[in-house]
Amino acid sequence: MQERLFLIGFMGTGKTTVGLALANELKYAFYDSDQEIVKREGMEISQLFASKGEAYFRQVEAAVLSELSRLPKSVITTGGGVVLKQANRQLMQQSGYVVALSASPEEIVRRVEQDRSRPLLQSESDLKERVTELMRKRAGLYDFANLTVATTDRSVESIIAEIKQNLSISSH
Ligand SMILES: Nc1ncnc2c1ncn2[C@@H]1O[C@H](COP(=O)(O)OP(=O)(O)O)[C@@H](O)[C@H]1O
Ligand SMILES: O=C(O)C1=C[C@@H](OP(=O)(O)O)[C@@H](O)[C@H](O)C1
Ligand SMILES: [Mg+2]
Repeated sequence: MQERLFLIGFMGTGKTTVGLALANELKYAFYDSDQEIVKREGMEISQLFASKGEAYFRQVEAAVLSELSRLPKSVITTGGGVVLKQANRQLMQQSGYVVALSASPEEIVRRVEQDRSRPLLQSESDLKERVTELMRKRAGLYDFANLTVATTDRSVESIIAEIKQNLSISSH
């Protein structure tokens, strides 16, 4: 079994939800980079963006990822923008098995529209347009993953089953 699993993917693809359940099943530790940032900075992500800006958030995110990438037997879930830094992509690729979750823009809108916690999706403009625009800007950045799992219209259980099946294949 791989020592470390990273979950990457656009906002709302289910990384935090799937990662926690997967860690429980595998009896691995669970770390979410956003939750670690909140603990370290003593404020919510939206507050951090508002008070210190996105560039500062990205610095803390990279530092947290670097610490998490050394831990044993862990499922590590990341924020959707972690892939913006090439060094982060390289670090994950080198230190674990990387699973990308994907979902359609429509499904992402359904999942996140009631949630105020993602500052990059709080603009006045149409949410579907905003999601589509950001997805276009990030196109290709999740492609380095060892495995990509589509999550639209799928239960968390079936997503986990697909990940576990691929883990057992790749460790033989
Ligand atoms: N497979 C799924 N089907 C339906 N809803 C889901 C699924 N996975 C996650 N969700 C829901 O979508 C929202 C975003 O999930 P979250 O795990 O926070 O995503 P991420 O960490 O990728 O931003 C949450 O309300 C979560 O319950
Ligand atoms: O895509 C992004 O740039 C972000 C994704 C968020 O995490 P989730 O992908 O878990 O929503 C969080 O890190 C922050 O709001 C920025
Ligand atoms: Mg998350």
